[in-house]
Amino acid sequence: MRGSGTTTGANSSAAARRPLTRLCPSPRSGGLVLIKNPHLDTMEEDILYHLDLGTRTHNLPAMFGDIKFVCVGGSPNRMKAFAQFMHKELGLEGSGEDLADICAGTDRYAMYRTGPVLSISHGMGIPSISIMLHELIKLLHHAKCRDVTIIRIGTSGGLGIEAGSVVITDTAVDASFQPRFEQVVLGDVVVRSTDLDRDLAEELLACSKEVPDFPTLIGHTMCTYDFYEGQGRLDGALCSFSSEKKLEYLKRAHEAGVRNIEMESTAFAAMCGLCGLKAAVVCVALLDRLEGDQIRAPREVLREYQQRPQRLIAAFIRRRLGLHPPAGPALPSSN
Ligand SMILES: O=P(O)(O)O[C@H]1O[C@H](CO)[C@@H](O)[C@H]1O
Ligand SMILES: O=c1cc[nH]c(=O)[nH]1
Repeated sequence: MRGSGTTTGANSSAAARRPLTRLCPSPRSGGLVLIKNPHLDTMEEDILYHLDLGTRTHNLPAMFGDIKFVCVGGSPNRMKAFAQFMHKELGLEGSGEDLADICAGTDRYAMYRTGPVLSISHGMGIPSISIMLHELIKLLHHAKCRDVTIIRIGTSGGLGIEAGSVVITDTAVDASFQPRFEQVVLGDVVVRSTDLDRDLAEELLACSKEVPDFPTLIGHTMCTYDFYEGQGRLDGALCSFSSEKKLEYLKRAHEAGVRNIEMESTAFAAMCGLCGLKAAVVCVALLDRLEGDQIRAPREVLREYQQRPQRLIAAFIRRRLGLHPPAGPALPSSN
């Protein structure tokens, strides 16, 4: 059901669902990013407010037209470290330490580019990633980018897997284990599909053989609106359920195929899918939620865990670009 949407009248008891055909991507995009908004064509200027970029103030095709890989993740420091790491992995000139934040004029998001790779932070949760993605997707469109692959590299809570395992998402599901992203638009609930690119997930799994020092697997990723009660944690400021109910819920999630839990994947999958971007979600598990709620691993261990998705994606990008692995073990810096 990729590319389709249904609305549920939030105020109607009949809750009729009807297809939103205007949201279907054209199969003939020629690798360009698809923007599903007729109003954009009527605007003389588009200000990408939260990125501190715009179509009048910046030459977006010159700045970004050759971007082929976009990597996103919650933390600005992680995404800076990833850009610096990629700089080295691509064998580009200089140390990469001096890469500038393209969005320095705003402190909402941070963005770095090195070679054909763009690295951007998105903050925590669906509202934050959704704003960033609206502006990023328009940026790629204005820049006339073609054949872009976009990957979220994040952290998550594992479900029945060893801490430090990396999960490549096949399907992003909501907190009811359904492959859907629901958003209220003009008072109606719009339901969008959360399919991700299966071939890309398999390609990433194949690349994981190049980084064999941690387990990598494919599974469903559950996306929630909250880190605490929303993920069945007993340790928030509020908790309205027993530890038995929590475990029963997490076990049901595991039986439904969920292997990790985070807070952005459904919105990411839905928005990228509708706009014709090949997308993947690759997150490391910081703990096994069947064993506890608090993240107890030492900071050094957590830093090394965060580098795992970055190393896998570096292997993938190098392979796509036909580059050989660099000599010696390379690691992202410790952000
Ligand atoms: O590690 P990142 O990418 O920030 O994402 C995960 O970490 C945050 C919670 O700690 C949530 O945003 C969740 O999705
Ligand atoms: O348990 C976790 C860990 C990281 N991110 C989440 O959303 N949940």
